[in-house]
Amino acid sequence: MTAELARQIATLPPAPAVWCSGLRKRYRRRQAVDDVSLEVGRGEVVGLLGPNGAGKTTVIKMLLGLVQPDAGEAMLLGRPATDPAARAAVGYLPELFRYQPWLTAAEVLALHVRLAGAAVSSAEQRSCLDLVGLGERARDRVGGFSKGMQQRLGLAVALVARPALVILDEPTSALDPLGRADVRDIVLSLRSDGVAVLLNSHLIGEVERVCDRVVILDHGRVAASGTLAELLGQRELRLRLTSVGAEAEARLAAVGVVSREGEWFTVGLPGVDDGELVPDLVRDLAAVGVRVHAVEPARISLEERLLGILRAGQDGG
Ligand SMILES: Nc1ncnc2c1ncn2[C@@H]1O[C@H](COP(=O)(O)OP(=O)(O)OP(=O)(O)O)[C@@H](O)[C@H]1O
Repeated sequence: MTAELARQIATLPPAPAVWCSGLRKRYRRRQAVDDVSLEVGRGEVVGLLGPNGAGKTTVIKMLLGLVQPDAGEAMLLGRPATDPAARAAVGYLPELFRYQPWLTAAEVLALHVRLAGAAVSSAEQRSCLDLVGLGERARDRVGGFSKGMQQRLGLAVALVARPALVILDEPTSALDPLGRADVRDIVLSLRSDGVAVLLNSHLIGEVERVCDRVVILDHGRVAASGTLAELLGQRELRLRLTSVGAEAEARLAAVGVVSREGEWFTVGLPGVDDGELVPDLVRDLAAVGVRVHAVEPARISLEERLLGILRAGQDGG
């Protein structure tokens, strides 16, 4: 390789964390996955949604080389999904998890570090158990763990070897609300550390809170995909206001398109919001004498959108 070529390659953007094209899998007469293509960028959090039996877990297993596709290709972090070097940089929490009941939580983690061939100090392993809320239970045998505690351990196993990509198959199915909030925080901190996450979850609110993009599967096919803004449309703000004069109307119009129904004003929000837009608007409205009775975000929820897409699919087929 010439020095120039090496330099050019070094400046290329890194390959996506997940790339797959035309994945298909048939089990006897059932087409479980039918021509699925998707991508997860580096540091991106992508949610995989869809009804029971839509093919989500089968797609995940094909990405991880655990199920052989009938057709299609899959790459993880720029390498074929079947390449052990690619798998070594991927953390995976399976939908059905079971860990050796005779080992302690710390021993399970140490075992997985050895299997991954990673150099992770025991202090780091301990802090990984702390992260998932098992710090106090590190020396307890897994056989005595509740299902939720085993799922937390599974998350620690997925994270311990500092993966560049984490694939979580229903990571909160056994967790209480606090545990679900913990997982949300963990996913958000992974994203801020530049770790890509593919998240399969039936908890739509969870997906809506943490995911940059969503892929909706139905009957083994991609029924819709896109960013939340693309799938859900523009965000809006609904305000109940009285004593609205011309100045206030101009201030509202400076934010976006305004519509009005009685005391309720709906204002389209711009795509970029530094977090100051709403408080600034409320302050300015109050300053010109407007009485602000209510301010609420308005947008169709991901759940409504998902149901709409799935029902349209049923009508079509
Ligand atoms: N090992 C298998 N043998 C036979 N059929 C299978 C197998 N694994 C999956 N399937 C079938 O493939 C289809 C997709 O299953 P998959 O588990 O991928 O769906 P899913 O979207 O993950 O569902 P859920 O939300 O219920 O977990 C289903 O019809 C299922 O019965």
